[in-house]
Amino acid sequence: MAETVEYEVVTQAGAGRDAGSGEPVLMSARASEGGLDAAAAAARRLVDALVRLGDSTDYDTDALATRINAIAAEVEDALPDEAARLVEMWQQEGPNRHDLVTGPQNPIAPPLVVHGQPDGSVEASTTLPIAYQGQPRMAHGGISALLLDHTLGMANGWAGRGGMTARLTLNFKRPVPLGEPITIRAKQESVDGRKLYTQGVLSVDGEPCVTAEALFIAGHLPRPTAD
Ligand SMILES: CCCCC/C=C\C/C=C\C/C=C\C/C=C\CCCC(=O)SCCNC(=O)CCNC(=O)[C@H](O)C(C)(C)COP(=O)(O)OP(=O)(O)OC[C@H]1O[C@@H](n2cnc3c(N)ncnc32)[C@H](O)[C@@H]1OP(=O)(O)O
Repeated sequence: MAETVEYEVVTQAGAGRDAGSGEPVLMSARASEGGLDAAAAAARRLVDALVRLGDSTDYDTDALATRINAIAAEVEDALPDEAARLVEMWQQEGPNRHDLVTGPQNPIAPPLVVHGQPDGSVEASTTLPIAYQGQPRMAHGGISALLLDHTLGMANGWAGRGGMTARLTLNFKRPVPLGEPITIRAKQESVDGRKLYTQGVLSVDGEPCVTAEALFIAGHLPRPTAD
């Protein structure tokens, strides 16, 4: 059995709700206009362009690959020690800047923007580009699952106690279109010891597309340390 610990950030998120400002509170990290956030946004833009490009183009894709590889090599030369980077990733107490769903520093994050609501639920939104396509013009179901799992996890944090997903049940009612704003609402419905029961729905234009019910077990893996 892996050791699990409670994150303080979860308590803080809950405390944000309990403060009862009556206004939604931004839980995901706000993207900066420059720096690494801007570089990640540029990488997202490049991925989108590559997926839309296709083979019929006259554009010199061999030269393109060479240029992209040159940029990747330049960045690789500047990388910090991997263990130190992991510590840095996990030392922050506020919104997570690197995660694959909401992180402005992660090029594969859509990114999802999440607000904690005064009623204890969370509301998340994003618009998915074609890189996430499953069926024609529709999001891959695994992406919907990812977004729901993460939003339910953040709902637990907002409710004051977060955990790891033990069971996730999804009901795909309608395909999720790409290129249209999607909304995910989620709420921790009940707690039984370490068992956290959380539900959510992904909607487009007010129509439920995917519903989710999950069991989380309170606690997280320990944060990496500098040992
Ligand atoms: C104001 C601004 C604030 C800003 C703050 C911003 C954010 C903060 C908020 C949120 C935090 C951020 C992000 C969170 C987002 C997303 C979360 C993502 C979650 C994941 O992506 S996570 C990865 C996938 N997940 C796994 O990788 C789990 C693999 N798994 C395990 O690591 C273990 O399996 C574990 C730990 C789950 C349990 O292990 P364990 O040893 O701790 O506990 P144990 O097994 O004893 O179970 C205890 C009781 O749960 C029952 N139970 C367990 N599993 C069950 C099942 N499946 N079905 C039915 N019952 C089950 C048992 O039957 C027992 O029940 P009983 O007590 O009655 O006997």
